[in-house]
Amino acid sequence: MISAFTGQQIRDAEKPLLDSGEGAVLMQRAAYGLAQEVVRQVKRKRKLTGASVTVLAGKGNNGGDGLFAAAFLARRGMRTTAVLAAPEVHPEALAAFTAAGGRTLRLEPGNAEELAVMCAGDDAIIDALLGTGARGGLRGAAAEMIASLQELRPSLVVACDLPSGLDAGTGEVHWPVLDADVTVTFGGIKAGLMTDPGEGCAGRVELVSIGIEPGLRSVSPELRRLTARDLGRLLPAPDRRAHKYSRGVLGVVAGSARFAGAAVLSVHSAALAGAGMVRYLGPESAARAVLSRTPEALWETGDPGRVQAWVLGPGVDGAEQLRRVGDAAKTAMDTGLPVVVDAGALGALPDRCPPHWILTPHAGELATLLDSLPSLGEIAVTRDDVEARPLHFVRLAAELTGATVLLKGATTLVASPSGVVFSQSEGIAWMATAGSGDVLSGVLGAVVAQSAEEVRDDDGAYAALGLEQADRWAAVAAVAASVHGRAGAEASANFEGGPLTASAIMAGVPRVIGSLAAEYDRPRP
Ligand SMILES: NC(=O)C1=CN([C@@H]2O[C@H](COP(=O)(O)OP(=O)(O)OC[C@H]3O[C@@H](n4cnc5c(N)ncnc54)[C@H](OP(=O)(O)O)[C@@H]3O)[C@@H](O)[C@H]2O)[C@@H](O)CC1
Ligand SMILES: Nc1ncnc2c1ncn2[C@@H]1O[C@H](COP(=O)(O)OP(=O)(O)O)[C@@H](O)[C@H]1O
Ligand SMILES: [K+]
Repeated sequence: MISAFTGQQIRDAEKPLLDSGEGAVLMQRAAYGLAQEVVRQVKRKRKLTGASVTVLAGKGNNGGDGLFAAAFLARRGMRTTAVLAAPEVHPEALAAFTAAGGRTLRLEPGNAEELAVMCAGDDAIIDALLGTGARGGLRGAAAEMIASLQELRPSLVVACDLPSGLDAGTGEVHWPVLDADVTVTFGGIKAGLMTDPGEGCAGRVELVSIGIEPGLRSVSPELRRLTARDLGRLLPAPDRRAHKYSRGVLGVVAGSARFAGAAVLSVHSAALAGAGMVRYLGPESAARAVLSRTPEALWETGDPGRVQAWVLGPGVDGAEQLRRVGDAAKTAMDTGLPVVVDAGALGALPDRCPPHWILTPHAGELATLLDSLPSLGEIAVTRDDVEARPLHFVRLAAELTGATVLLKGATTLVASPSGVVFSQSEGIAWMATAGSGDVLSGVLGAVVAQSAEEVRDDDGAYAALGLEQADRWAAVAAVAASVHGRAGAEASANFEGGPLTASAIMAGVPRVIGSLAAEYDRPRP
């Protein structure tokens, strides 16, 4: 599992080392790691000697890291320029930079545009204006220069610790921000690099260890991300004694006369993701479409019989389907079964849900959901608000509803009601396509139906993540989001990176699950 921390958590972990006089050593390690990454990136394109790099240096330690890194690069034969954005910058770092032969220029109110044009053509730009000590965003000439540079699209931007203007803890962004190709971050990954909109500005994230890591081990991370290896451990797989009822039977209330396709995608995805059996509840026209794509499914017209989990809501429309949603929700609440609540069912929630109810809104649906909660009071929440502060709002929704909330997006966040949050980002932008969310609902339903026992087992794979029972459902949802994202990315790669349909994402699911199990050397069923 990858952990990410707030700026404050990182500063707290640094403190004992700073107090014992090791601050300069930490900075040297950070600067060396940053310089190494610039060397690697530049060498992919050209010879290092004579290549040009500009460091944009602010007044704090972030600027210090950047200037020390640039001093190192100057000694490696690069042509180095420092644009100093403050009257005073880190004095030792500036001295090292000048001694190494670097050239310094001062950013002033009148020359931002000119300096932007000057360095936009460089082989590399290091953004070392603001780090974890930032309050708010760039201002004045620094903001002007960054805005101009962003328009000029430089060929390689390496952010020092985090792109300047990002909030390290929340991922909220104070524009303008210069999009990085790579962010080299020190000591621990900043949470703002694993949630949007920050993650969208950070490019690839490289972690450089500087010696504060032991101090972070006992800290509860702000964000967690499951790796392929975690998925290999957590994904359900049947053993020899399995039969279809023991495997996880999923009930699905989805689709309608108008939106039959949502039911088709949700049911078929659940079957492909390994549900032992899928029971479908819906109108005859949708059921015909479902059965022609998934003859394995059962169309339930009366009492649906026993299930291990429910998916409620994809493509649900009209009174008849909403009644089925209501009936299934009541049964699930009475019997303690886990439920995935999507799309059309999000408006039909009880006042308070348990953590084994997993809501799967996109940003617009989350805004509507929050607006409908009496506990939020008079505050109106819009889709734009959610997109600007997804981590804040997904946590708020989980806290206020009591449910686990999965907020879909380029980075998908899953919050438990206690505030544990997972972040998965394996998907690609081609996945923003109609029906993609219906596929996720089916995959999630299947994973939930098969995982309920493992979640409750205090010696099981979910407990080994160090999570309380109530928080483990967020990990289950993160597993499904990751499988969905990987299936989309792999399917597109099979088309040379081309566009996707929801059906193509769905078709990739079994292979992703198989290869992830292999990653952990788990015996195949
Ligand atoms: N601690 C360590 O030993 C290590 C730290 N490391 C590195 O240090 C970074 C953190 O350093 P930091 O604390 O100096 O913060 P940083 O973001 O560089 O500068 C903040 C300064 O800028 C100012 N300022 C604030 N907001 C502003 C704004 N909007 N616009 C303009 N100015 C603004 C503010 O000054 P003030 O306004 O208060 O006078 C403040 O003094 C961290 O990200 C990592 O890169 C690594 O080397 C490892 C070892
Ligand atoms: N830019 C993006 N990059 C990666 N994945 C995305 C992006 N936009 C959306 N997705 C994913 O695609 C799915 C879209 O779901 P949703 O909005 O419910 O679509 P629909 O209702 O059409 O099925 C979600 O899983 C989401 O995480
Ligand atoms: K920075």
